[in-house]
Amino acid sequence: MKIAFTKYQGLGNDFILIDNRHGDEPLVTPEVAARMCDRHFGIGADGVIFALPGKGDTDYTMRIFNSDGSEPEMCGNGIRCLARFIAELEDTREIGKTYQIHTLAGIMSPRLDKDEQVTVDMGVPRLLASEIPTTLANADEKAIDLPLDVSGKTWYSTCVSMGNPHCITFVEDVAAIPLESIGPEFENHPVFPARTNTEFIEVVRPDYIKMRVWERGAGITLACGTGACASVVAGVLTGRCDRSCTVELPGGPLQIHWSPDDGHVYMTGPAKEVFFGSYQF
Ligand SMILES: N[C@@H](CCC[C@H](N)C(=O)O)C(=O)O
Repeated sequence: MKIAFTKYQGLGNDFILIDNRHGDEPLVTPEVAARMCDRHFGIGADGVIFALPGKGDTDYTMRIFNSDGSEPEMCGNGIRCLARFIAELEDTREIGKTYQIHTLAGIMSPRLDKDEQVTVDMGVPRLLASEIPTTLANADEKAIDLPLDVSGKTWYSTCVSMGNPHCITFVEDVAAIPLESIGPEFENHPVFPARTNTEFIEVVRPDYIKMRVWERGAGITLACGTGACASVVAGVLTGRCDRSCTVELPGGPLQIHWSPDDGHVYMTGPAKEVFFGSYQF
């Protein structure tokens, strides 16, 4: 069988986009998606994203499989890519065009900006331990700057859900973090029953932070949109960051704003088409 795809990237976080507008289930299985993501034997990507028909009042539904085949609730860089992909499918170049997208984390709203930028209303962060989910704090409490033992060291970590789970640790020097070895230990730590994405943050200024990420189901990536949002929320909660903050990632910068008015987090960054083709499976 052959399937048509378009490859997109948002700050080097790369995705295979599939036009799935004529069916309510993803056109490929998680196993096939993982093979498509393989950088040697497949197309190569951090995940596969499906543009499905909307549910309720929404325009479209986004489903995504990580490169290991697991299904996350949300993807920040991915939804910017999805918005550009949909605009191509609809053949619209309308700056300011906004979509309502159904995701497993609720309804998200991306807006097409100029210069290939997309701003997404990422909704309200969830902070209770039961919502992350984590057992680092009691179910009805927040997990803010709490000690977590990983790899023989105590890390003071804050947990935030942007629909998907994030564990954020502020460090002096983000470049010195041995991400490859400790990332999997955070991801699979018993206090995270649904595993977790893990961000290490160096605060350069309250309005400018550097971030490196180990993603659940994908490992080290060049950027993570939900992770950048969660990190600014964690920075505000711990008195380290302003509500408007630039997050410098290995793949480039994201602008994050946690609105004091509606409590929503807004993310602005690029999304670009790279190439298209067909995959045989
Ligand atoms: N790269 C994404 C997050 C993708 C999902 C994540 N790996 C998870 O399992 O939660 C982003 O830009 O947010």
